[in-house]
Amino acid sequence: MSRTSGAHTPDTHLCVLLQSEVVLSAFQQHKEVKLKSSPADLVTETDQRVEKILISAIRNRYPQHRFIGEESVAAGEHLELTDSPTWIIDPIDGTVNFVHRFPFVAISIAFTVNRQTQFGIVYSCVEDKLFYAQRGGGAFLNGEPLHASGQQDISRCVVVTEIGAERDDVALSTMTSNIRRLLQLPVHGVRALGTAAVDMCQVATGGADAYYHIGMHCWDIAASAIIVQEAGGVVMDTDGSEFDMMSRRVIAASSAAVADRIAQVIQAFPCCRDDEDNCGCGATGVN
Ligand SMILES: O=P([O-])([O-])O[C@@H]1[C@H](O)[C@H](O)[C@@H](O)[C@H](O)[C@H]1O
Ligand SMILES: [Mg+2]
Ligand SMILES: [Mg+2]
Repeated sequence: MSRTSGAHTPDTHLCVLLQSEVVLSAFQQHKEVKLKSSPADLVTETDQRVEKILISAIRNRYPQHRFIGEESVAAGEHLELTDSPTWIIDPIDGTVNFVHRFPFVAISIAFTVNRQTQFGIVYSCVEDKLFYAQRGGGAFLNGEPLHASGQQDISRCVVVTEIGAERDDVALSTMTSNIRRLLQLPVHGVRALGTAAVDMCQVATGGADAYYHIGMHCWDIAASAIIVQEAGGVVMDTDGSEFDMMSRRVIAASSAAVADRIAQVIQAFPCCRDDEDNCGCGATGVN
């Protein structure tokens, strides 16, 4: 691993586990909350602190590597995924949960080379669950191999999704009508944990059969996408095209049949790509 990608995953695991202590010790405390793109897009001092510590620890070891971090981008840093080795970091995925002490929060880190994810780590801090996958090496939860359910029949699926921070009419009506369309198929159930990264990892465990989301960012799903793929699942765009972590649309599923069916049923609302500052669609861009 270290020779091909220049990054050593056990070090990264350690870094993530150490930062989870910071998240957990702040979890029960009162937090100062600031708003970002909408009244439901929150940030705390802990999000910023964890991201800074992670970036500085990794940069110390790999000074040539690049970073895409949620809170650095929110602070104005340009978001660009290049061929260079790049770490994509969400210091707390599930900040709304974190603020409310709803017990699903994760640290998510993906590492890319030539724009291809080499490994992904999602640590669900309160549950003490470390999801991990390396390209071609399988997916694991706390060291045990993960396998997607392989379910082919949409009417027997549990589908996970998120109502994100968007509060405009078009986004809200599209999100609610998508849920309604799936329930009418019918599916067995629709769920949301409040962290895209952990939601998507449920597909890797087989506990859920599919996940879809419109409007999330690359740092929310970069790590969990490789975890789903390495667990034997399928990841694609909601329009049925190839997965593009910058498109802000994703379907992760137990099989191509289920992913295709969801792509046929749901609709997307406009949102600017993560790597395009102002695409002119009229919707919100990055943060
Ligand atoms: O802001 P954050 O808590 O890192 O990430 C958010 C969470 O993943 C949430 O579940 C999802 O609905 C939002 O779209 C994300 O932005
Ligand atoms: Mg997030
Ligand atoms: Mg976050």
